[in-house]
Amino acid sequence: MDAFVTKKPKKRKTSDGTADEPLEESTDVKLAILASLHPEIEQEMLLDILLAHEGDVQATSEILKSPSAPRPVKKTTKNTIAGQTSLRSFTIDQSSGEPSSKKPKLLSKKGQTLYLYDPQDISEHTPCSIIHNFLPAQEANELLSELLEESKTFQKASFKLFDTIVSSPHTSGFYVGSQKELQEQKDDYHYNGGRITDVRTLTPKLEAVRARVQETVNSAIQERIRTHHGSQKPRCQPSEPWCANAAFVNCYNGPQESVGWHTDQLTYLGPHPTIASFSLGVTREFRLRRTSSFLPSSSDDHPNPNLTGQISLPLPHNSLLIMHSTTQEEWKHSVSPSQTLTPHPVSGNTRINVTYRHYRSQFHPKYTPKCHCGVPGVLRVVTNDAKVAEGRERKENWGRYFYM
Ligand SMILES: O=C(O)CCC(=O)C(=O)O
Ligand SMILES: [Fe+2]
Repeated sequence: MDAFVTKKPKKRKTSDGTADEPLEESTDVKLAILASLHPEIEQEMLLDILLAHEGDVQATSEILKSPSAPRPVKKTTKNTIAGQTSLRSFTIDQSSGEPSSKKPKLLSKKGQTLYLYDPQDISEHTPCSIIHNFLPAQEANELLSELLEESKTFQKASFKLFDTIVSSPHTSGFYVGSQKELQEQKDDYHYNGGRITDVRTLTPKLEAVRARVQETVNSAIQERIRTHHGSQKPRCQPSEPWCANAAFVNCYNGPQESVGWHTDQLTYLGPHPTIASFSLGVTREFRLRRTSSFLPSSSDDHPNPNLTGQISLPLPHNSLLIMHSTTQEEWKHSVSPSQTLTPHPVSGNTRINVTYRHYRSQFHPKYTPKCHCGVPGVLRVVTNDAKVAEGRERKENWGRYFYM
């Protein structure tokens, strides 16, 4: 763990034992660092340049900063966030000529972005569901105003990697339900090898919304089991009710603030978590990219994630996005920088996002295995398709969880 956080990544043998290769996680982590240092550059471009520099983050970053270097193409973001009514209106039933009620094939191709807005489309084509206008309008505006005030004291999350301090390209605050939980967070919980020192208790408004979110999410989980799993709860999904006992509040102050491609840490949530993400203020694009298709939960609609593009969900003020089980295992998500936004009447160009999470008692830090250096491990899952395609990861390891 120590080595992972502070030094160059260790090497390991390939499956045929002939050559050493960096650990698989390092490329994702390196990309996350580069994305945070150069948020204006497309991920694929970053990867190309990183590969051209044999995985050297520092050299890649230097090249990107250098004025004499060939300038990579800037992200081509649209002036306004695209919207559309429903995919179903684009699929015609051949026999009747009427819009088809059948589930259309996923239209997203590698290199392209599919914009989804309609809740039914989102539920069919992504691991998420969405509820627009979740709170009464006045309550949503009051929560937004309260959190804009709170966000004045938020910090950029920062962590140390390969002797470089990396900070996230937005600010955030962390909230729990009680003083006891707050103290536990300070004493026992680790994040990327460090601790969150600024832990707060939920404000009265966050607390009130938490109760409604919790009720809605538990119904949505049951609904998804009915619609997507033939009324049988998948074994991997937690069986206890979902409890929103922690909340990260993110603040994106202006169009360039963002969060790069990532999955949320499973260490304290456990496998197949549900995360509820409530958006307030200016609309931003939440992007999803499928990274795995080998897990049993994957459907035939997504035969090869490398051949599908990203899906963008514009998240408007007062919308509740529920990231269901498999979102963290089989997909990555991001909030991309954007060139122009349509200002929100209360917050202007600022977006507030609250992710309510269930820190499960079975995954309390007292159960987290520690590295020999004393630092608690991080719960990860094996789901990288590229590795299996290249023969660097065995297919039977698919879906296995391990502490790193
Ligand atoms: O702002 C968002 O919509 C996403 C935030 C997120 O991914 C996170 O907090 O992990
Ligand atoms: Fe996230």
